[in-house]
Amino acid sequence: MNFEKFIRDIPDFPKPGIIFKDITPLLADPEAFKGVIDEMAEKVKDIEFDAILVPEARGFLFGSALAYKLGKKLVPVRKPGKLPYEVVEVSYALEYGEAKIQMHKDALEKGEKVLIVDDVLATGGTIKAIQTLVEKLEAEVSGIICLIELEFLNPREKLDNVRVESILKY
Ligand SMILES: O=P(O)(O)OC[C@H]1O[C@H](OP(=O)(O)OP(=O)(O)O)[C@H](O)[C@@H]1O
Ligand SMILES: Nc1ncnc2[nH]cnc12
Repeated sequence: MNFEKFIRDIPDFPKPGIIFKDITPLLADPEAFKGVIDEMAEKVKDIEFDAILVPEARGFLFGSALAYKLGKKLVPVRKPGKLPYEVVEVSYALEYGEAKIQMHKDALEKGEKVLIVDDVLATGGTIKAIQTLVEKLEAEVSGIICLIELEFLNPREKLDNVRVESILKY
């Protein structure tokens, strides 16, 4: 299935110079959304993992559907002040700013293997930050899957030693 026609480019959002990849047309098409989740499942079928980690907010959309489909544990990674229990935290740079993310301290067991699922892989800063959180809990990232990879930002340079899969590359 050609998913590209469901991604809308919005120039200068949220800042001048950024071309924002808007996934809402894809979410609005049940066949395309299901197609993406099925293709994600296919691409990760030979990766070993116990849990799916999802960054707020757009990662939740794809990762929770994939966790349901594959019957995996789901762990939300959230912006500060949202998680109610004790957290581990890390700061990072985004294509359009600075951010912090948190995860519950007891979200992962030592040695657990995780797959990170997100909509867009841009600079790789978010995923790299999640890798740091996972390592703080002595667990391990065994794979990453995103719907969209912005290859011109070279995200893979930040993410060596881990399998990275994406469905659409720009
Ligand atoms: O590879 P990076 O440069 O880190 O960029 C990718 C991240 O940026 C976006 O999230 P954002 O922080 O804008 O949050 P949102 O999902 O709440 O919109 C996107 O959903 C990814 O998580
Ligand atoms: N260009 C972009 N479009 C959508 N989400 C993003 N996250 C980081 N960069 C992005």
